Amino acid sequence: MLLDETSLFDPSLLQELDWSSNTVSFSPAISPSQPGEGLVLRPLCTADLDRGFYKVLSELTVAGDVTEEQFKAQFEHMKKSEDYYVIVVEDTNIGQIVATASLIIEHKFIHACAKRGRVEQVVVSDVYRGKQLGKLLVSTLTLLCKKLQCYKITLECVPNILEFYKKFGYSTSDEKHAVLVL
Ligand SMILES: CC(=O)SCCNC(=O)CCNC(=O)[C@H](O)C(C)(C)COP(=O)(O)OP(=O)(O)OC[C@H]1O[C@@H](n2cnc3c(N)ncnc32)[C@H](O)[C@@H]1OP(=O)(O)O
Repeated sequence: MLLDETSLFDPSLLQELDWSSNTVSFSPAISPSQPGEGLVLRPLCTADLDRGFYKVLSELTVAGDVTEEQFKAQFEHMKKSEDYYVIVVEDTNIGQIVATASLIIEHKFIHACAKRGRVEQVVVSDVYRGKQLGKLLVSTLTLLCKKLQCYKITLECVPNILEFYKKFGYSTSDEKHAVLVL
C-alpha cells in the first residue's frame, strides 16, 4: 500500500497557532481546530490523492495526471526537506478534500541567514467558496509562517485576487505580487 495517512508535517504546529493574534475577522467564528461542521483542517497526507486532492488543484491550474508512485516520491521529498507546509480542508461527510494552500520556506543568506515564506496554490473548491475557507487557509499559513520565524511572506497572483490578500495586510508593489512583512 503506497498511500497512507502520514502527515507532511507535524500536525501539532497547526494546533499550537495563536489564533487570537489573527488579523482578520470571521463571522461566524471558525478556526483551524473548528473549520466548520464536518470539516477538518490538517496537513496533507498521501491518502489525499484518493480524496480528490488533484481535483481541487485543477480548479486553480493544470494539475496534470500523476501515478501514486510519482505523488509519493514528491511527497517524501517535500517531507524530508521540512520546508513544505501543504494544508488541506477535508469534508469528512464525503471524504473529499475541498480546499488547500501551501507555504514554502525559502532560506536566505541575507538578513543574517533569514527565512521567508511563499504562499502558493490557495484554492477552495467551487461549491465551498464564500464560506470563509480561503480566509481560514491564508490566516493559518500566515500565523504558521510567523511561528516558523520568517521575516516576510510573498505571493504571486492574478490582479483580481489582490484585493483578497489585502485583507490580511499584504501590500502590493505591482499588479501580481503581494508581500507581508511579519
Ligand atoms: C497565491 C495564490 O495561490 S493565488 C490563487 C488564488 N486562488 C484562485 O484564484 C483559485 C480560485 N479561487 C478560489 O479558490 C477562492 O475564490 C479564493 C481562494 C480566492 C477565496 O476563497 P473563498 O473561500 O471563496 O473566500 P472566503 O469565503 O474566505 O472570502 C473571504 C473574503 O474575501 C473575499 N473574496 C473572495 N474571493 C475573492 C476574490 N476572488 N477577489 C477578491 N475578494 C475575494 C470575500 O468577499 C470575503 O470578503 P469578506 O471577508 O469581506 O466577506
